[in-house]
Formats: sequence, C-alpha cells, structure tokens
Amino acid sequence: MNFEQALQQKIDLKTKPLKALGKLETIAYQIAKIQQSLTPELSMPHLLVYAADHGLAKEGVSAYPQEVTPQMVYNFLNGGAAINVFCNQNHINLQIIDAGVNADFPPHPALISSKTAYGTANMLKEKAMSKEQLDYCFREAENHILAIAEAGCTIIGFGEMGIGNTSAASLLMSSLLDLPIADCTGRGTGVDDAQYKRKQAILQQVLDTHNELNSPLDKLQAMGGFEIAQICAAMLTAYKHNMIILVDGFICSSAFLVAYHLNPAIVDNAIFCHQSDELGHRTLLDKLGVSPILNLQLRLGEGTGCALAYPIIQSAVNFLNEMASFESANVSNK
Ligand SMILES: O=C(O)c1ccc[n+]([C@@H]2O[C@H](COP(=O)([O-])O)[C@@H](O)[C@H]2O)c1
Ligand SMILES: Cc1cc2nc[nH]c2cc1C
Repeated sequence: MNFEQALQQKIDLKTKPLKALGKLETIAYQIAKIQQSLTPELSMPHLLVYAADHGLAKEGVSAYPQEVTPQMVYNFLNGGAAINVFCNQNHINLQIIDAGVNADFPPHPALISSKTAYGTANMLKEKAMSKEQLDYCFREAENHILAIAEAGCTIIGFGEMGIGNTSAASLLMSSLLDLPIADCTGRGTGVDDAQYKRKQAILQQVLDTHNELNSPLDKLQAMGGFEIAQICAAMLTAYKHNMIILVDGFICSSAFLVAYHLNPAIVDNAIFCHQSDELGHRTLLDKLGVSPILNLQLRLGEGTGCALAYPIIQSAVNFLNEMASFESANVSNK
C-alpha cells in the first residue's frame, strides 16, 4: 500500500459512514499529503497582513480615502481590527508588514518594515512599480518567510490592507485569465453606481495602457501593488518550505493567481479559506478549480477568512489524529 492509499484507508476506517465528514476529509487528506505524515501537525500558525498604498487611488476608484491605509495599520497595531479579534480568538500569531504605506510608523513588535516606497505609481500613467521595486518585494518576502519557516511554522495565512487594491487585483485577474474587466471588477469598499461605472472605465484604460505585456511578472510590475507582490513572493517561498498556505479573499487570491502562473504546483499546498462577496472572486476560484471552506459574505480582507477558517482546519487535523477507528472502538463496519 502506498502513502495515499494508507491515508485514505485511515480516513475511511474512522467511526463514521464513508465520506461523512465531507470537506473535512478533503482538508485532512491534503494536509497529511503535504506533510507526508499520517499524523500531521499544525504548528505555530501565523497570519501576515501586508499593507500598502496605491497611486491609482488618486483616480477615485475606492469608496474610502487613502489615509485609511495607515490609519488601519495603527488599528492593527493597537489590536482593534477584525483580524486582531479573530487571531486572538484562535491563537494565531499576527504580524503586520508595511510593504509600502504612504506614512512612517514608529517601531512596534508586531510591525515589520518592508517599505518599498510611499505607495505605487499611478498605473494609468506608468507602471505601478519599477523592476527594482518588484525585486525588492520578492527579496523582502523571501527573507521574512524563511525566518518564519525556520522558527517551526507549518501553516501560514495571508491578508492585506490597502485602499485601491481591489483595482490592482481586478486588473491582474483580467489580464492573467484573459477575461473582460467587467467580469473581474466589484465594488471593493463599496463604491456607488456612478463610481463603479467610473472604476470600470479607468481599469479598462489601465489595461489598454499595459496591453503589450505577456509575462506574469511584467503584469505584476505594471498593474500590481507592493502588498500583492510581497504576498505573491511570500506564497511562493512558503510553498518552497512546504508550508500549508491559507488564501483569504479577492486580493490575496489575485496574488495567488500570479504565484500560480509562476509555479502551478503551489495549488497543492493552498487552502482557500473564504469566498469573498467581491464580484469576480467566485470566477477566480472556479478558474483555479478550487472550492473555499467558507462563504460568509465577507468582503473585508485583512486575512479574516483565513483566521475564521482556521478552527475548521484544526478540526480536520484533529479528527485524523484523535478519532477512533471501527476496530479500536469496537464498532461494526459494513
Ligand atoms: O478580501 C476581499 O475580498 C476584499 C474585498 C473588498 C475589499 N477589501 C478590502 O478593501 C480595501 C480595498 O477596497 P478598495 O475599494 O479600496 O479597492 C482593501 O483594504 C481590502 O482589504 C477586501
Ligand atoms: C475601515 C476599513 C477597514 C479595512 N480593512 C481592510 N480593508 C479595509 C477598508 C476600510 C475602509
């Protein structure tokens, strides 16, 4: 019997009707396979929130002003945001990364500075970032994930904060999946009908400006954001270290999409935690052929979907490790 067969048998011989633990069985199988262990472990869960500002925000593509990005970073550091609450509840180590916010922050134990610049350039006029800035994003994220992996973390979730970043995510999705921008663009923080029409028109203009680009990295450079680039690199590095990768909502999924185009095998280690209400996320997940754990109509970001799905992932690992088998519990199997 090979490893996969032994694993499936272990799941099937638990005291339950065949397949009765549904998606928990799929998650347990995936995690055991990643770790090549019939007794997998979730150790030192981390959640990293990458924050950055976007030059395109000047075009009025968000319902909120750009200052909200640094203000929310302070909120994260003071423990007042949704992600703080859910990480505390589930004992997940939370760190905030300044990937390129348009403000300076005093040192804080939960804050890592990987500041690329004070926000990206306006991609309607030029590429969002230079090649050097993209390289910096990759170097910083790789070093950071390496340190977390070496400390013994086996499961890592990613979140983001950045006014304007649904625009970058929609552009990457449209360009990488070759879909009309209308199928990839939602209301983000909640733009009204007039702003939504304008957002779509501006994003179409950005696509037309950068339509000569072919490689995923060139698209990321032209239409991404510093937080999206660092998350993409962090996910690729987490995969290299065989970590379990928790993917949050629309923006994190767009970062994953870039990573997937660079290394499709990454999907083996990814758990999609939540289907966001942001228009386009459902299509993106369908295109990847994945099915998320939760659908709670959230459209917040911050990694909240990961933190909320974490206890379900724990339950999947725990049933595999702790539940009795038909034989050990003396229960008749058909
Ligand atoms: O994660 C999601 O699915 C999601 C969907 C809509 C909005 N957001 C959050 O809202 C911000 C981006 O929205 P916007 O309208 O400024 O592009 C950013 O801080 C995200 O974390 C997040
Ligand atoms: C208040 C606020 C909190 C957020 N958290 C993630 N994105 C956000 C956007 C806004 C506007």
